[in-house]
Amino acid sequence: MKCTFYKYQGTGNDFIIIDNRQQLISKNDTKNVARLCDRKFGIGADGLMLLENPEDVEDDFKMVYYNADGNKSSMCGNGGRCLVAFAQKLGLIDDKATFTAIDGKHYATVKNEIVTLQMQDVNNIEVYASHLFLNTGSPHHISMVSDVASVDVFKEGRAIRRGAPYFEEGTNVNFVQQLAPDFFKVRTYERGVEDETLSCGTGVTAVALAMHAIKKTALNTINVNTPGGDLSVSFAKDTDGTYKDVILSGPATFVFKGEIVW
Ligand SMILES: N[C@H](CCC[C@H](N)C(=O)O)C(=O)O
Repeated sequence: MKCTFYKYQGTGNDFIIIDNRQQLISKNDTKNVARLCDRKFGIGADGLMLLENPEDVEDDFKMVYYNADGNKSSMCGNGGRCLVAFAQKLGLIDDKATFTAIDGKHYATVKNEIVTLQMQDVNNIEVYASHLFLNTGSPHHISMVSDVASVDVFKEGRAIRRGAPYFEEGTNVNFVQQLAPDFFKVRTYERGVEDETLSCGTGVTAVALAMHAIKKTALNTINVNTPGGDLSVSFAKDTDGTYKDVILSGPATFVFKGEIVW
């Protein structure tokens, strides 16, 4: 069997994308997904996405996302942005998209490789003495640090990801340093990749909302630098404290395409 794959990256968070509207790929083949994402034995990627036919008539397509370990996962912000860019390349959309992912409906716009993606509303941010925890479609633990460059993200992130109260289910772990009222630097250990990635969209979104919630910033548009580039997050806060109109924005770029033969 043959199938064309596309490689995309969004601020260095990289993905294999397959147009699965013809149902070429079986959705339970985790071993195959892990092999394709392997950087030595496969194509190499932080995750794999299938673009599928929409189930809702309002939608342009459906997003199915797997982590590099082959397991189907929760929402991926950078992956979602790349999938929108891919849908435009296929001619499925013009400059706007509506799609459903595992966490619900998303609206997006795309212009000159900049994709803005609406994320889910967030109404629960847990604030602890040494960290914060919230879910922006995926779970995120956030630790503030004074010098993010000197953090051993692999070692410290891995310990938190596997430790209490997360254990096997796990969480993604973000380390954040504030550089200016509206500017933060973030590094993320990603569950399912089990390593630091160059950027994590749901993580960056979580950091922006968390920093606003604990009053590190009063601004509603936050710029975030990751090792793979810059993203921005804008949002509004409802009177009941819910963060809504949460928009993640940044580049999503086609890298190459190829053929999988098996
Ligand atoms: N890279 C992703 C996060 C993937 C989520 C995944 N690592 C998990 O929670 O299992 C992003 O841009 O949001």
